[in-house]
Amino acid sequence: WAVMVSRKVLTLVLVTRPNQVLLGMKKRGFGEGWWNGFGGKVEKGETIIEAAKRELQEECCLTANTLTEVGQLDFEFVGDPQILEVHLFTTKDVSGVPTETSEMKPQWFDIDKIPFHKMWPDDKLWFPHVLKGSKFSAFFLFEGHHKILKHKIDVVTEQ
Ligand SMILES: Cc1cc(-c2ccco2)c2oc(N)nc2c1
Repeated sequence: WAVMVSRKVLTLVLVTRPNQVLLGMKKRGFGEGWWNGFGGKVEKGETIIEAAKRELQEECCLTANTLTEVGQLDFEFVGDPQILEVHLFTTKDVSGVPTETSEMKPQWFDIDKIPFHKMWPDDKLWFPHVLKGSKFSAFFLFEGHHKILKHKIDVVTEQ
């Protein structure tokens, strides 16, 4: 690359049960004050799936018995050469009880009451595809953390 572009791989897990999704209120750091799925960085020496399971455990004390990869979200920020490559998973099969940690305060939300006004602005654009069981890849160009200048969502499998 004439201009160096780097990618940082992250994970994001949505736990679902009939008519509901589990979200966590981020208590500090990136995305603080917003509801989100559970996830974070992929460390050296671990696979993306292992990282997703570890973050779910660390952030709300749940063990994912299975994970289904449903999408990849690429995020670029104006003026920042680092692209965030977020691998999105869902699971209906967890063990444990959602528990508040220093990172996240978990809460179940009815599907028709997802608090999009207190979530990353991209969520309202791709959540419907997850809820329909579609697989997709998406790109978002952000200016700061609140404004989406451009986005593209390619649905791979309509379900
Ligand atoms: C830029 C951005 C990052 C993340 C993220 C960080 C860690 C895992 O995902 C998001 O998550 C959501 N829902 N929108 C997001 C936007």
